[in-house]
Amino acid sequence: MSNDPSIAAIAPLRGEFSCATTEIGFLHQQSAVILRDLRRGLLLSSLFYLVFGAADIAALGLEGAAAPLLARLTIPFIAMACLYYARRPNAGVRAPCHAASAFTLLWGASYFVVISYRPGDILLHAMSWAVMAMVIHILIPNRLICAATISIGATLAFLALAWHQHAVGTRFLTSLTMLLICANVFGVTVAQRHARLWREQYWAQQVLTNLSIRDPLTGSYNRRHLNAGLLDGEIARARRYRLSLSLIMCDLDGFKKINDTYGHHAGDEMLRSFATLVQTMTRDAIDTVVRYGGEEFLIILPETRLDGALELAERVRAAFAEQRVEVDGVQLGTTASFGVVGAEFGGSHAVTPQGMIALADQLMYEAKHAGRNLVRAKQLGQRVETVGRTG
Ligand SMILES: Nc1nc2c(ncn2[C@@H]2O[C@H](COP(=O)(O)OP(=O)(O)OP(=O)(O)O)[C@@H](O)[C@H]2O)c(=O)[nH]1
Repeated sequence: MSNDPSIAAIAPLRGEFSCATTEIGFLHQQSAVILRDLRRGLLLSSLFYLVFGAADIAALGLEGAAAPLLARLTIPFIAMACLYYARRPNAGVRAPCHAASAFTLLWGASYFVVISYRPGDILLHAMSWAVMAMVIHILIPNRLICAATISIGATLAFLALAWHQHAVGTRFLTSLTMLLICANVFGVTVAQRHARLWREQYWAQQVLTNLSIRDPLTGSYNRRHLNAGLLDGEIARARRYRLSLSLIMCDLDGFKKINDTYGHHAGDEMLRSFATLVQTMTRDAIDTVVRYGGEEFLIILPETRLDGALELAERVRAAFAEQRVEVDGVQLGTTASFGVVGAEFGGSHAVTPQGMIALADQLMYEAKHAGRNLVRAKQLGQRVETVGRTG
C-alpha cells in the first residue's frame, strides 16, 4: 500500500476514487455487498412497479389495463436477466453497474409505455417518477454518473411530454417540474454522500488492516500476517494447481555488533535498507517479504522452482554485501546468510508451512555456521543439493 495520498482521493462529483486502481480494488472487495444491494434494489423496484398495476386496473379497467400491465410484468423478468448478467462467474467488477443501467433504462421505458395509456393522470405519474428517480439513485447500486444521466434524461423526457400534451396548466407544470428537480437533486446528493462515506470507510479499513499486518520499521509483512494463513494459502494454491513454491530465510550477519558499536538507530537503518533491497528485487504483488524476527526475513516465492529461488538469494546476497548505509557520516555495511527451500507440488507430498519454514531456518543456520554470507539450498524431500559460495 503506497503512502501517496492521491491514491485515496475521492473525486467530489463522481463520488469515486480518482485513482482507477484503487476504485477497481474497492469494487472487487465490495463485490458481494454490491451484488446483494443490486438484488434487493431490483426486486423491490419490480415489486413496487407490480403493485402499481392495481392502480392501472382501477383507472383503466381490466381490459384497458392489459397493455400497461404487460409492460409492468416484463420488469421482473428484466430484473432477473440483469441479475443473472451481473452474477455470472468472471463477470467483471463493472458488471453490476451495467446491469443497473440496463434495468433502470428499461424500467424508465416501460414507465413511458404505462403513462401513454393514462395521459390524464400526469400528476400521479410525476409523483411516481419522483419516487423512481430517488430509487434509481439510492436503492440501485450504480455509478453516480450513469444513474444521474438516466434519471435526469428520463425526467426531461417526461417534462417534455407533459408540456407537449398540455395535460396540465402552467401552474401545475411548474409545480411538478419543481417536484422532479427536487427528487433528482435529493437523489444525487444522497447517492454522492453514500458513495463518499462508503469509500472513506473502505479506505480507513484498508489503512488499519495494513497497519496490523505490516512491520512499521521496514514496511515488510509481520509474523501476524504470516500466522494468519499466508503460507498455508500459498501451499494450498500450489497443491491445487500443482505448482512450485520456494522460501528464502535470510538473517543479517554480525548485527548485534552494529547495534552495540553504532547504536540501535544504525541497526534500524541497516534493517530498512535490507528490506528495501529485498522488496525491490522481488516481484510486486506476487512475492511476499515477511519480517520473521529481529533481523530475520522470510521471502515467499509462489510459482518459483528451487533454482530460481537460489538465483534470487544469491543476487540479494551479493547486492547486500556491496551495499553501504550512511549513518551519522559513517558508511556501514554487513552481509546476510540465506536458507532456501524449494517444493514441487506435482506429487502427493505432505508439505506443511511449519516444515518448510523449519527447513529454511535450519539451512540458514547451516550457512551461518559455515562462515556467513552464504546461501544454502535444498529441494524438499531431497539432500542438500546446492551450496552458495562465500562472497
Ligand atoms: N536496531 C535493531 N536491532 C534489533 C531489532 N530487532 C532485533 N535487534 C537486535 O538484533 C541483534 C541480533 O543479534 P544476534 O541474534 O546475536 O545476531 P547477530 O549479531 O547478527 O549474529 P549472527 O546472526 O550469528 O551473525 C540483537 O542485538 C537484537 O537486539 C530492531 O528492530 N532494531
